[in-house]
Amino acid sequence: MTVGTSARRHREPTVVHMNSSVLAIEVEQLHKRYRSKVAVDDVSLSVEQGQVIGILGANGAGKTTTVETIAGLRKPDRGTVRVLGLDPRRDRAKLRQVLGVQLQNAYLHHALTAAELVELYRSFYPNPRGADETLDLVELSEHRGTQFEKLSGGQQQRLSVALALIGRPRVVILDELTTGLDPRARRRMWAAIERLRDEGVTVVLVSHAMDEVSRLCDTIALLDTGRVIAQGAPAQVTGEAGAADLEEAFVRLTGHEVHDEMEADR
Ligand SMILES: Nc1ncnc2c1ncn2[C@@H]1O[C@H](COP(=O)(O)OP(=O)(O)OP(=O)(O)O)[C@@H](O)[C@H]1O
Repeated sequence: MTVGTSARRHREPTVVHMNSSVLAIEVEQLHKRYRSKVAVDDVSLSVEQGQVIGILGANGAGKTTTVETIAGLRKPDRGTVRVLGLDPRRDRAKLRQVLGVQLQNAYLHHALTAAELVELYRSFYPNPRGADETLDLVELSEHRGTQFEKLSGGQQQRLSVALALIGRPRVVILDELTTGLDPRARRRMWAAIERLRDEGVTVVLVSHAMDEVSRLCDTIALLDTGRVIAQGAPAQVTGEAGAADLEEAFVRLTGHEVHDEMEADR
């Protein structure tokens, strides 16, 4: 995503203009309502290949709706989405080969073991990561024989991230990457994201954790009631909000406390 756009709080649709860089994700004027509730209101954003973008906002701001629409899992009422040039709904089969998705509350077969789930997901891709490598990535090797339903919440979370990465995707969407993880597991997950970025993978991170976002994200889009109210590099958004850090910028721009949002997630 281009830096150079301002952090701002306004009600106009926001478009980030790119130069010559190759775009991994382009979203234009995305609009989605559920009955009378407008969840996403003319969101436009673009992400360059190899960037990590953080999607931030209070509970109900429209983050999950936005990323699930990017993943082709929800149908927009208006607007266009392209992921590596593909239309997520029309080009579903092709998209599945290049996109990895870890969603909030993803359903996985509870009776299968970690190793069985890894094998199942490996079978979906032509050139998947090795099973051992995948389990090791999220430090679950010793739990390979444990059924999903018997893993702890944090272990389930780590496994769902690993499954999103198994097909060596070019674009990854991670919704609440580290919510519920202990500090060591969080750091391990952050290192995995940094490795992905080094490999040129584009990462979309939905997060309420400002330390995580500040550390990992090249750019952020801050949503409020379905609209982008600020975007740019974390330091830029922070500076333009006149804040000392990203957490303070979040509070100033949205009027919500970050910690309330995290509590509500748990
Ligand atoms: N399937 C649905 N049916 C009806 N309303 C929905 C549905 N999904 C989301 N909404 C509503 O749309 C709005 C945006 O929801 P969304 O889940 O996209 O927000 P979010 O920013 O991801 O929130 P959170 O941080 O709580 O996960 C909310 O008001 C939510 O209640």
